[in-house]
Parts: sequence; structure tokens; C-alpha cells
Amino acid sequence: MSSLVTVHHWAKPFLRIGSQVVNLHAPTTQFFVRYRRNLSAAVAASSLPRFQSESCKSETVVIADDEKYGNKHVISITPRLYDYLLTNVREPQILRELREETSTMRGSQMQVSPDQAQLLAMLVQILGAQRCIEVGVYTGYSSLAVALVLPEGGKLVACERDAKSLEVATRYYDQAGVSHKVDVRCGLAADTLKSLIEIGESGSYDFAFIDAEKRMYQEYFELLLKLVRVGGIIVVDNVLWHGKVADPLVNDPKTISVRNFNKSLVEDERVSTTEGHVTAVGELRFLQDMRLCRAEANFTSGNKPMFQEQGAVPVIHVYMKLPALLAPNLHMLGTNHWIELQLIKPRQGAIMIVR
Ligand SMILES: C[S@@+](CC[C@H](N)C(=O)[O-])C[C@H]1O[C@@H](n2cnc3c(N)ncnc32)[C@H](O)[C@@H]1O
Repeated sequence: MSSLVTVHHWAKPFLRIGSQVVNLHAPTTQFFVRYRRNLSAAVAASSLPRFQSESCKSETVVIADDEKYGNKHVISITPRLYDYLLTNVREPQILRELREETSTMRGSQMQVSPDQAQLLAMLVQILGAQRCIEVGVYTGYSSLAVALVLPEGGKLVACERDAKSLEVATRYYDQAGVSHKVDVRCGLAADTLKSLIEIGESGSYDFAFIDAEKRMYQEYFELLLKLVRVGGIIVVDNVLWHGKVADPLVNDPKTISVRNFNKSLVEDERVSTTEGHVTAVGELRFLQDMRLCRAEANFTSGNKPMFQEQGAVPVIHVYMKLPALLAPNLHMLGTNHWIELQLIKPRQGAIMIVR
């Protein structure tokens, strides 16, 4: 799970591309060549409109046939599949109301999605967690999902520095009848975590969710490792950081921080770790020239998302046929080109069990 957009953010049936002309040159990897060949065969037999009415299978099943990982079938998330997934999520009414209220607010893209909240709640239930910590509450969606499944005597320490967001969160804790389970701490999360350690609460928490300042991930993690008991779970959001972690040309402080954090996790013997599954898409990056553009794409109109693992970090690649209608600034290149785009906003999280 991870960096978080709701369906309506990406399911719009259009594509916006910056004013720069895009270089549609040859693919950069063997993997790409093979995949493209598969796609070409599939697409040659169907025009774009026909593709839209074809079975979901052709959109979602990809054969990843590269030397490094062997031949495997990967199911990719398309908007249609994600939409289906969301229709099968059990979202309590109170969470739906909070999500709808938050959708009008600044920063609403930060909120976890219903499927992610469901996963968090389920982890808490599987663990039989009584004591939880959330770092980065915003308006309270993920924390409310957790509080709802905590037993009556359970406790969630909710760390957030923004008092305004917390006003919304606490209103919903009240409405949901879970206020008695939530210990709201307004302030810098690291300070709150240190204070919990100082009062002797090390090793007394079962579950923690990190979803705040990226440059602080390592520090949050170290503090939470003290607070969470052996066998407890720490979930970390945004570990792909919009896909930037896998792009060597992106080296801003947040990306470097998340990248270093991911690297250190792979080697960290103190935890067992896994990556969550990509569940949504948002921004796209042209790989050929690495120029960033924002795009919102309708994946049911000819795009092909797929999953490629690069080291420990899965990355999505999208192969997109660009109809002139959707990409007017590319019309000089014709309408029949496939270009490789990299999804830079996959939502991905790491789940760790403390050893
Ligand atoms: C991604 S949002 C959290 C979303 C939330 N988990 C949800 O599902 O709605 C990150 C939040 O972390 C908060 N935050 C960022 N840095 C922080 C810090 N140092 N201490 C406490 N909160 C922080 C931000 O104010 C923001 O509300």
C-alpha cells in the first residue's frame, strides 16, 4: 500500500501531457522489447475502441519473461480491476462519510484508500492487537479503521502535528464511538514516540503504521522498533515514493531518504519484511527522456500497466498507445505508437514483523 489516491483521481478518461515533444525511441531493456512484442501482437488484432470492449483478461494478465525473474504471470491493477476491488471492500459507513468529507479538503490524496484501510484493520485483527501507534493521522481515515476493530480496552496512540486535521479526526472518533480508544497526540511524532519510550512503554505495542514525513522514516522506524514488541507489526506507507526510489535521476532529499530506508530494511536482521501490493496509479513518467509530466490515463482505453521488479522495489511500466485525441501535442507522431511510461505513483507499503 502506499501513496494514496482515490479512484476518481485516476479514472478520468483523458491524458494530459506537458508541452514538450516526447521522444518515442526504442525501448531501453530486453524486458521491454519482449513485453512490447506481446502487446503488439495483442493490439495488432484489435483497434483501440475494440480493445475497450475486450475481456478483462487481456488487460490484466501479463507474462513477465525476463532473464532475471523467469517466466511468470503477473496480474496488474487496471482502473477497471481496481474499481471492482473497491466495490468488494467492506467500508464501514462512518469511514465512507469521513472519506467523502476529506475528499473536498486540501491534501485528500494523502488519505489511505478503503482497501488499504481494510488491510490495516485486518492486520490488527489477525495480530489480536491491543495497543497501536499511528504516525501521521491527517483527518483520521486509517486510524479510525484501526480503532474500529480494536477491542474495547484497546488503545491507539494517534500522532499528528496538524491541529486542524485532528479536529476532523476527533469528530469522527466521537461519531464512531471510539474516542475512548484513541489517544490523540498533537505535535511532532518523533517527540511523542520518544516520550512513550521515556515513560517506559518500550516493547508494549503490537502494531504501528508509519505515514508521515518521509525524511524521518528511519527515525520513526528506530523509535517504533523500541516501542513495538517482538512479533508485532510495523507497516510503512509510501516506500516507493511515487516510483522515484527506482529512478537514479531523482535525488531530492525525500527520495534519497526513502531509498536509503528501503535499502537498510533489506539488510535489517531485526525485522522480517514484505512489500505490499500496488493498488493504484496516478502520475506517469516518460522513461525515454526522463522528463516528468503529470498524466491521468484511462487504462481501459488501450494502456497496459504491468509490474516489473527492480531489485527489492517493484516498479510499474505502462505501455500506452496515444490516440491523437488524447495527446494533441503528439499528433505529428501519428496515433499508432506505443511509448513506455513509468508509473511514478504506485501505492506501495512495506509490512514488517519485529523479530
Ligand atoms: C499521508 S498523511 C496521513 C494520512 C492518514 N494516514 C490517512 O489515512 O488519512 C501524513 C500526515 O502526517 C503529518 N505529519 C507530517 N510530518 C509530521 C511530523 N513530523 N509529526 C507529526 N505528524 C506529521 C501531516 O500533517 C499529515 O497529516
